[in-house]
Amino acid sequence: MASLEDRISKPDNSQPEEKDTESSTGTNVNAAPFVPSGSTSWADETAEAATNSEPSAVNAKAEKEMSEMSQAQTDGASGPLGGSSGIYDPSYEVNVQLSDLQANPDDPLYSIKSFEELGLHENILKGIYQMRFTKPSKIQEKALPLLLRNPPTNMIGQSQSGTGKTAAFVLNLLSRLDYSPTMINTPQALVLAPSRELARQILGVIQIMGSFVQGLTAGLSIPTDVANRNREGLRVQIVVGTPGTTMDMIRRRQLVADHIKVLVLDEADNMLDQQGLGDQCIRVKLLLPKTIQVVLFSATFPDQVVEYASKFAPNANQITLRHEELTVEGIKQLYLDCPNEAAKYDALVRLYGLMTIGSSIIFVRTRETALRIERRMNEENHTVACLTGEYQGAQRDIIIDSFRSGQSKVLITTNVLSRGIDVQTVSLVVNYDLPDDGRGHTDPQTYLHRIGRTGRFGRVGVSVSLISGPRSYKMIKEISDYFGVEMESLPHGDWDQVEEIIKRVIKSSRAGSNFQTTNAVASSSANGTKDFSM
Ligand SMILES: Nc1ncnc2c1ncn2[C@@H]1O[C@H](COP(=O)(O)OP(=O)(O)OP(=O)(O)O)[C@@H](O)[C@H]1O
Repeated sequence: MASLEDRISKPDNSQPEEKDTESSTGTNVNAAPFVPSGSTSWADETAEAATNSEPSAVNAKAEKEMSEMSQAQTDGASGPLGGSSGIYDPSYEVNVQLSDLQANPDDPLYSIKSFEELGLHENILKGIYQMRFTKPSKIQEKALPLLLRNPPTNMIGQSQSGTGKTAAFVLNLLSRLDYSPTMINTPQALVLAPSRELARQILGVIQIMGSFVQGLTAGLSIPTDVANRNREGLRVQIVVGTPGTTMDMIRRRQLVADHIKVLVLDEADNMLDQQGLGDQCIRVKLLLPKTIQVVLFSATFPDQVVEYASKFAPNANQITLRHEELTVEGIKQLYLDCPNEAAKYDALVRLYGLMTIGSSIIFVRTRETALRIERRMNEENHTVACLTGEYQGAQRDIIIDSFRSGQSKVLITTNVLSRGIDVQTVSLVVNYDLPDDGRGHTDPQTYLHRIGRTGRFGRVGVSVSLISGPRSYKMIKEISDYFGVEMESLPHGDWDQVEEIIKRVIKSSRAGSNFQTTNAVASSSANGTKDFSM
């Protein structure tokens, strides 16, 4: 067995899911499920919407509660997880910017249609209003008609980070379930995600979007404590889980998969590419009925995964992007050339004041580095939290929920949180170490997902990559080349200027390649490196 030391010094990028060999059941999000609205599936019921759409007494109460909640929560910080808005609410800026962006045909948030035109049930539309979404993003507008079409067709969908892929697949799920009383406890849809945090977040979105859907039940299949285990199994319509635990539960018949009709892999390239998860996802799929609709979503589909994804989701409708289209305009990408490794820590401490303007995530390569930096910063009175794969379920939930709610504002983590996590207040992402693929090669996809934790749905954000020495310089150059993106060098040593540059972006309503931070940004860094201008 690996010693603790071995375990914490391991890069976290290859094992987002906790290794919990025993299966565990999830939570039913609707402890008191809503009364089912009819005996047929909603997909067939649209014409009857007018008669079935009146909220029940239960729903009226839920509507009121959800309405209050929606004032503060439109991101992944859904009901039970605690909201993140309200601590730092950039809604004015975002509204102004959103209407501009959604009117710009070149922007990923652009769309010509309204949600009302997408053929969704009235009660699902109410969930969308609850989320305070006014118009669909490009991926939602393009994907939804294809996803909803009958007979169901597989889909491989790609769009930039933070552009609303979750809602696209959740709306499809909600539209496809059979809500008849006999099916209320029958698993009909399965969503797999690479981490427990992402699975919980997706469940939160289902819960809010589906809050007016009568009869909806959903739950989690993620590793959890023995005390929480429910021997009866997971008897809900939508199951969201991590692949290992889900596979275990299906095998033990704690999750009866006979009636599953939709399988979604979120962060699909990661789920199919990784040795462990890829294998588990294939096994899960083999345990499901042959006729399922397979939906794969991610911001990245590297070439080596595309072919394989097409086999996993045969004859899929595909919405894909080129590398050069992947970066989000709202994220200003900066790098700071540090004279040596020790100077990286000093830079982090210098940046701390900026990190707490909104919320920030610091990505490191190994658990050991995460713990070391956490300890040192806390000792020096810079309050930071840390979440890595080393922590167990309940502990991880407390840490991420505290970050979502704004109680903790700076989170040090590994690649375990590089994908999917949606906390709108994150305005700064620091790459303390640049991501590699574990075999010594630069990993541009993980870089993109990491920086995508900021700049969510039209918001602005900053990423700062700390580099030191020729290897990390080469890595940042490769990333810059891969995405065809301009990165600016921060002047090392002139902290006032660094602060001004970053503050200016965070506090602006625009960032990205068209946004000039300042003319004073050094065109060459301390080590004589040049800005990357592609
Ligand atoms: N049509 C919309 N209008 C306004 N906000 C939206 C809309 N669709 C999604 N959002 C919000 O945008 C944010 C990002 O959405 P989501 O997490 O689904 O992005 P994503 O594309 O899955 O990103 P990633 O690739 O990082 O996983 C969320 O806070 C979500 O509530």
